[in-house]
Amino acid sequence: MNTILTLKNLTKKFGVLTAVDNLTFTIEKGHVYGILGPNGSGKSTTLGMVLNVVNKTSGDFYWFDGKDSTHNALKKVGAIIEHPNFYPYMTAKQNLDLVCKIKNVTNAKVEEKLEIVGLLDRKDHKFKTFSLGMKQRLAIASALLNDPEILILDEPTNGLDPQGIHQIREIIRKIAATGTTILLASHLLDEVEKVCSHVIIIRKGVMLYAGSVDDMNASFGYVELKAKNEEFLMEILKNHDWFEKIKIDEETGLTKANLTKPIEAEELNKMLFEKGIILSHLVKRKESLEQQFLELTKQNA
Ligand SMILES: Nc1ncnc2c1ncn2[C@@H]1O[C@H](COP(=O)(O)OP(=O)(O)OP(=O)(O)O)[C@@H](O)[C@H]1O
Repeated sequence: MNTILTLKNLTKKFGVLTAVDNLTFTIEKGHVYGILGPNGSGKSTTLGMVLNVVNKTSGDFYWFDGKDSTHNALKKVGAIIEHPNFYPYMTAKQNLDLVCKIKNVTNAKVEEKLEIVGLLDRKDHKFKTFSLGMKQRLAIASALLNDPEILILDEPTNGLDPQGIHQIREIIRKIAATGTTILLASHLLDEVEKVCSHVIIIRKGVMLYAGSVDDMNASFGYVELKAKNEEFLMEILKNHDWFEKIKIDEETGLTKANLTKPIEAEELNKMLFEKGIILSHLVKRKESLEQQFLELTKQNA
């Protein structure tokens, strides 16, 4: 069984607002997924629905093979979707022992999980003395106590300083390396790029892209061209399968075309020359992932 979570046309409306609009995707075992989207795009609402804390309006979702009830399936899920909250006057270890009692799991793994999040040497320190980053790490240890199949984190690095952010990302990588599937929501492209293998991009509740981070990165780039006979150049580009999304950039006046294949500038120049086009400008560029993300979310605004 390799599918952990399946969403089919999952939708949530708050009155007239559609916060999550027909989301369909699957989470497969062993990968790190990022739900990426600007603030208010519906990430938390999506996580809330699959964790049974927000009622769906329509569509469906099921955990694993769908045979178990959501209530039972969620016993194999570790999730942190709110601010970590523990008893301030109890130590890290005492807090986790208590979580074990509540979850009805053995406390044999408390120290192992504290070690994973780098808090073993602070196990006897009171929660109230912890920094925000340490509190977040303790919450991760807590979510791992029952060795979940999947760990779900909503904006895990929000509010942390650069060192805290780095520590959390390292821990996520470490947990993923043990084979635990991870699903995290983030508005930071950089975060998703650094820790996730797969990404689901949403904006205003609508999915814009789902696939591997590498595939998203693997665009072949675009070219900027200028020739005297602009219309003729346009016609050739439109009728050639090397190019797509051909347009004239309003700011620069240059003709822009995305490449559909890895074409060298010399090869492209030669092809156009043979068709009678003499270029006065030819630059090949590649958009950063950030530009692609902004472009994608802008287009669908
Ligand atoms: N309980 C609620 N009642 C009404 N509207 C809500 C409720 N919860 C969320 N929304 C709205 O649904 C939309 C999606 O919110 P959501 O919190 O899921 O987005 P998000 O991507 O997680 O954003 P953020 O990163 O800012 O938390 C927003 O427009 C939000 O205002």
